[in-house]
Amino acid sequence: MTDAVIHDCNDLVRDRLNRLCKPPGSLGDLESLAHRLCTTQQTLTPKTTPRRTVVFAADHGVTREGVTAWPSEVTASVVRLMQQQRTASGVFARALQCGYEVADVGLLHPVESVSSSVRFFNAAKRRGTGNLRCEPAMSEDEFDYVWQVGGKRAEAAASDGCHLVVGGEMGIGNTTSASCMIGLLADVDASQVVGRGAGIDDEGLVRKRGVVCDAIDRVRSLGGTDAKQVGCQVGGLEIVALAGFYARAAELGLTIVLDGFIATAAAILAESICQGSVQRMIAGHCSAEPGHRAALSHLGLSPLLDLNFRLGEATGALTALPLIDLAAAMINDMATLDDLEKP
Ligand SMILES: Cc1cc2ncn([C@H]3O[C@H](COP(=O)(O)O)[C@@H](O)[C@H]3O)c2cc1C
Ligand SMILES: O=C(O)c1cccnc1
Repeated sequence: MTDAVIHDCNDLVRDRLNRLCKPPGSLGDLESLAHRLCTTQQTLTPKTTPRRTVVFAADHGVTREGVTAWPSEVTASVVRLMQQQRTASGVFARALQCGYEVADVGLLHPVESVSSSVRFFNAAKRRGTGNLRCEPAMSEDEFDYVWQVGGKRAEAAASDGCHLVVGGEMGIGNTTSASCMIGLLADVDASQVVGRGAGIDDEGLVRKRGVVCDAIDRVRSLGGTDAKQVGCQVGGLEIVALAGFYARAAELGLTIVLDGFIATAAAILAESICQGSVQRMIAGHCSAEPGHRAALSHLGLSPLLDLNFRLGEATGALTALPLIDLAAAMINDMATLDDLEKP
């Protein structure tokens, strides 16, 4: 059975887990995780290495509405540190032997490629989105372009031999965009979905809710909530790129570990456009953003961890990787009950 690709592997996985040298079910949720991991790769011998994190970065026109505690300039500043692998996700990725690359898909302030171990892609066609409160965030052509940029990063990961990928994002203002996308595509009420993002104060939170409600009303009044239209109207360039990354990674049979609230907005977009993508996904964690759990439920996913993270960048997904490694080690390497010495 080694390396066999199995098409309907549910019974085989269950049988294998029950034959491992332990009372059936005694490794609890780690067994469910191993089961899920096998299903995502359609195999009894799942692999979690080589693996890669790709972070997509872009800016948001809606920041001019006062929906975030930080100026847009911070996006490019953080991306410069990402190039040196000195932000949280870069440090986590290095500690976990996970490849790390960053793609600019729409920074307002372009950053130079610096020579470092982090691969950096200048892939911006448009610099920043329109203000989603009152205008489309991007055109259909721009949507198609960034979707494909994401898809190409998934193809590169697959052709470099990765079995597992993590997507991350950086973009000041992107919790507002993600809230609108989740509100429209998962039909979650704006009052439940909007949170403090990167730390907006009480007054800002009220303003942010108003902006998300206005944007949702505007898009609904255009008639229909076709997923691509939702992406064009309220998407972030990095969120659409991440969705294209997930959709292509799923087609290529890679395991996808989802990060937080923003990543889940991208996952919902991917699943709405390429049905079945969710079959390759594992939810790494539940973010402190209030709408995240409802967004994950919309996809039928439950998170592995709940550690009050509210950062994004891929940090929650990366934090779940050691558990996923243990699940793989368990099903690949443990002896079975048949190996016990006979009395
Ligand atoms: C220094 C810094 C590093 C970050 N890394 C991720 N985010 C996170 O915060 C932003 C979303 O929050 P909001 O919608 O409230 O602006 C995104 O860039 C997200 O990736 C960061 C935010 C900051 C300030
Ligand atoms: O969960 C997330 O993705 C998140 C939450 C707050 C700020 N940035 C990202």
